[in-house]
Amino acid sequence: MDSPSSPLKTADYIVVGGGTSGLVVANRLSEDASVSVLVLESGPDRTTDSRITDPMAWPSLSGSELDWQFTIVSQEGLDGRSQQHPAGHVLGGSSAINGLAFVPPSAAGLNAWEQMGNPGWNWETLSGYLQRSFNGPGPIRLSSPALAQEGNQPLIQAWNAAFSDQGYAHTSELVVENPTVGTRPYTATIDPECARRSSADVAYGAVAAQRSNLIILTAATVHRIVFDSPAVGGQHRATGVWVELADHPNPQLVHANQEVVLAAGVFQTPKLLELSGVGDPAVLAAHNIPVVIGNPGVGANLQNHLMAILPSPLSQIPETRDLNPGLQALAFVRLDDQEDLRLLDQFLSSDRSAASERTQAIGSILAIPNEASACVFLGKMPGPVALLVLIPCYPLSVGHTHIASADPNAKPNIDPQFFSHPLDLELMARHWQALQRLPIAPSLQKFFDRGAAPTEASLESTKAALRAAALTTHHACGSAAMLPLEKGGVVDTTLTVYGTTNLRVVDASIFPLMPHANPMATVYAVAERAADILRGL
Ligand SMILES: Cc1cc2nc3c(=O)[nH]c(=O)nc-3n(C[C@H](O)[C@H](O)[C@H](O)COP(=O)(O)OP(=O)(O)OC[C@H]3O[C@@H](n4cnc5c(N)ncnc54)[C@H](O)[C@@H]3O)c2cc1C
Repeated sequence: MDSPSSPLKTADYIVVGGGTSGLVVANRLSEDASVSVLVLESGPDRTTDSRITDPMAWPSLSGSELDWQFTIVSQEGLDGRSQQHPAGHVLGGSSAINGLAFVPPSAAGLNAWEQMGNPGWNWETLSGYLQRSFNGPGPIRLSSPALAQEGNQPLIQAWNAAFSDQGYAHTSELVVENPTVGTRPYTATIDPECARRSSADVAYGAVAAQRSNLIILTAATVHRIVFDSPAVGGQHRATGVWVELADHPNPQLVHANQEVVLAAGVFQTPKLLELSGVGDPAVLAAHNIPVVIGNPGVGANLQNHLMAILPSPLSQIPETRDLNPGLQALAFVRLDDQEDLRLLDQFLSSDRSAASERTQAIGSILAIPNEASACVFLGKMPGPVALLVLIPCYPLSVGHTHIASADPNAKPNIDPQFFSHPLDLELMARHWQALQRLPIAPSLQKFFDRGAAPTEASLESTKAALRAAALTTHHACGSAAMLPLEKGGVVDTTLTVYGTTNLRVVDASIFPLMPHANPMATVYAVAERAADILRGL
C-alpha cells in the first residue's frame, strides 16, 4: 500500500482519505470486479505498529506523527482556552488512533435525521447497515474487554446496581432500539481472538487490498477537486483530483471516470471543498479562491461533545485489587425529577418554532422520557484511581471549521463554539453535580475512598468549574451536513454535493445531528449505506 514509482492516471472511483469511512466505501465498491477504485490516503500504512494494535497504547498516538494535530481556537465558553483535537493521519484514519469505544447510536437520534429533512435516513435503515459492519456479517471485530476479566466483576455489578437503584435497567444487548437510558457493557473494537485493535485498515482495508481492481496509495495528499467547465445545466461534474505524492516533485492530476468520494474527515472534507471553490463565497473571497459553487453550509454546522472527568480514588479492598486498567462500564442517564424537561421548556420554548431544525430535533429527542441527556463512563487508571467521565448527549452549541489559507498544507480554523447555547451549560452542570454523588451511592460507596470526595458545590460554582475544566471530546461531525440546501445542507440524501452530479461525501461530516455518544459506530453504518447508494443497490 505504498506510493508506486509512476503515478496512476485514472480510476472509476477516487476515494479521498483511507480512514474509517473511506476504507469501508472502497471495500464495498471494489466487491464489483468491473470497476476500478483508487484510495488516496495522506498518512502512512502503520497497520502493524504496536501503538496502534495494542488497545491500551492509544493515548500515545495523540500528538504523535500519526495525528494531524489540529487545534481548536480559543473558546469564549471555556474561559478562553484552546485545545488540541487529534485526527488520524494514517491508513485507517481515526479508527486506528481512537479510544476504541463502540457505542451504537440511539433510535431517536437517527430518526431525527429523517425529521430534519432526510427521507429514508432513520433507525430502521441505518441499524441494518450498522449490523452489517461488525462481528460476522461485517469485518470489524468487537468484544467487551472489561467483562472478560473476573477481577472487574464486583465493580461492574455495583455500577449496574447503583443505576438500577435509580430506576435504570441494564441490557447486555449492543444494538438497542428502546429505551436508550440504562447501563450496558462497554464494547470496544478489539478482536477477541488476538486482543488487538480492529480498525478500518485491518478489517476493511486489508481485505480490499487483495483485489486487483483496488489500489490504496499512502503518502498521497489530495490538494483539490477538479470540475468540468463549464457546468452542464448548472450542475458541475467532478473529473478528478490534484494529488501530491511523496516521491513526485509536483502534484499529479488523477482522472475519475465515475465519481470522486470525499472521506477526508470532518475538518478536511470541508477544507477540500473550499480549496476547490465550493463554499461560502465570503470565506472563499478572503483567500482569493474563485467560487465554483457558492454554499455557506460548507464548514458550518460543526458539532462536538464536551466531557468532564472526575478522578475518584479507589478504596484498598479485595474487590478493587484485581481491577484491570481501561474502560469498565457505561450508563445513559437523565436528570432527576424531570429537570431535563423543565430546562427544555425554560430555554427552548420561547424560540422553538423559530429555532433551527437541529435545535428543534434535539428538543424533541430530549422530550422523550426514555432518551438519555448524558452518557457516563467508568474507567480504571493504572493506579488505585477510577475515572468518572460525563458526556452530555446532544449539545445545542454549533460551530464551524474553515480554511485559514489557500495553502493545501495549512490547518483549518476550527471553532466549535462550546457553551455558546446556554442550555448546554445548564444541563452539564446538573449532570456534573449528580456524577459527584455517584461514588456515595449505596452499592458503590465501599469501592471509593470517600475521604477524598469533593463536597458538592453550588450550581453557579459548578458552571464556573466546567468552563475552566471541560474538555473537548474527539467526536466532531456535521461540517458538510446532509440537509435540504435551504436549511444549510451540503449534500443531499444520496450524499451528492449540491450543485454537482458525482461528488459525494461519506464521512462524519455528513451527520446532520451528532449521535448521543461516541460516533465511530455511526460512521461505519453511514459508510456502509453510502457504498450501497454509490453502487445503486
Ligand atoms: C483520539 C481520538 C479518540 C477517539 N475515540 C473514539 C472512541 O473511543 N469511540 C468512537 O466512537 N469514536 C472515537 N473517536 C472518533 C472517531 O474515531 C471518528 O469520528 C471517526 O473515526 C471518523 O471517521 P471519518 O471517516 O469521518 O474520518 P477519519 O477516520 O479521520 O478519516 C479521514 C482520513 O482522511 C485522510 N485525509 C485527510 N485529508 C486528506 C487529504 N487531503 N488527502 C488524502 N487523505 C486525507 C486522513 O489522513 C484520514 O486517514 C475518536 C477520535 C480520535 C481522534
